[in-house]
Amino acid sequence: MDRPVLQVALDLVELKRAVEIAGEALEGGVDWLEVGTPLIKSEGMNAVREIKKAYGVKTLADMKTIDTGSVEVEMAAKSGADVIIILGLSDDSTIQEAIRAARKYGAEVMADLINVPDPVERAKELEELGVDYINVHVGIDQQMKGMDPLDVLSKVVEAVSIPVAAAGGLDAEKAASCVALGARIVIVGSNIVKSRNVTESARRVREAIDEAWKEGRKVEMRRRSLEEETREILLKVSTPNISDAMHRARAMRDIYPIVRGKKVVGKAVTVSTMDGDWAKTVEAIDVAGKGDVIVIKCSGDTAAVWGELATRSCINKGIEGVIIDGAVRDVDDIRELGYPVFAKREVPNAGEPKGFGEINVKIECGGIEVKPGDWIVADDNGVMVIPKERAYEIARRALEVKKHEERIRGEIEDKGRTLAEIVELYKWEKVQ
Ligand SMILES: O=C([C@H](O)CO)[C@H](O)[C@H](O)COP(=O)(O)O
Repeated sequence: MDRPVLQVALDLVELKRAVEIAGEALEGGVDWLEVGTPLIKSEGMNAVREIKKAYGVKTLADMKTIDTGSVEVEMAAKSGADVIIILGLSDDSTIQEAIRAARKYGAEVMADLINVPDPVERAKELEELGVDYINVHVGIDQQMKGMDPLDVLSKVVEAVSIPVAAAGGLDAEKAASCVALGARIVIVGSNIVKSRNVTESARRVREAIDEAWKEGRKVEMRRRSLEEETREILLKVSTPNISDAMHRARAMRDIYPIVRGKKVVGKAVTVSTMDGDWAKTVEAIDVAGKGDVIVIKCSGDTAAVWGELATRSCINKGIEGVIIDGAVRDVDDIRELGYPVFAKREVPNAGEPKGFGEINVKIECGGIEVKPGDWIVADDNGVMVIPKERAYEIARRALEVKKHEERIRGEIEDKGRTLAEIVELYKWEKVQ
């Protein structure tokens, strides 16, 4: 049996970069080149032509066809595609038409199971209809919600006898697990094409899948909880990454780090209190646990609701940091302790502990709504709030932003290019 195929999905929008990245990926041991859907949408069939012409290796066109199977397969095959990817969700007649056209032009058809309600049953039907490959695929937006192709892969592999591909957020480790579960083709997009060193990233996947194939490795399916994964990812990304991932959302207004160079990641314990009334803010330290962030909204900022002793108590409890839409004092001590406190104002005077206000209610801090349990990420750029319902998704999207920037940073530093050149800025300006 041949070793598993490594296919790179060129999910970019600039053709020149895609051609260059394809070359780097081939050097790292990639076998097949997939012209990704975003590239096809931005550059049309010319992208298929150029990629095929540049390298001559097996080229796939990810058309994601849902209708007019014959027309779309014909245009991709005539442009040089050896395999055309169509949607398994399509009507059977579309699949049959696609297969007829593929046979006529000497191409093959891969059916993508993205969004198919019963992947195992549909895979059997697609095999019966005559497709050449099945692709167990979790789309990029679905990955952001925590879906994983590994969840259903082995069942599909057992159900059909044609080669099964796996795609959707694969890195070297997951790609190896896919091979161990019976995938014959491993499709990797962002973890190769967005990395700073494409050749090296491709090589890592190549080695991992070859090793899994040789060893007939058993897969360990332990998955961390979404909360564990969310924290781990948020520790890797910056607040600018998060803002971009949230469609350029704003950080809290007028809240600044008292101690620079610190990063805070954790779930909010909220406090609503009056200007200078430090009773609830200090009580919140007993409510909060390890890994939480205390977020305080004061009615004013003329007297401090926070200081050195409260800070020391937080350190004892493993609380990640404190965000105050109000005033803080003892800032010299807090700086010495190196504890991340973010606040609106620094003052020497404290207020009185009167006990007005509440803990763990919805507040507005720095002009942004914060609910108990929302995720807070703060660094020198500012304080971002991530609604708890979308925390994992936004963390994953922020990681994609970071990866994308890493690749661009590499092109600026290593190849001496400018940002405008790399992202073809003028071409993407809005048409008036
Ligand atoms: O098909 C894909 C997606 O729908 C965008 O067009 C990707 O090529 C596929 O998911 C592989 O990319 P990664 O998930 O980034 O590895």
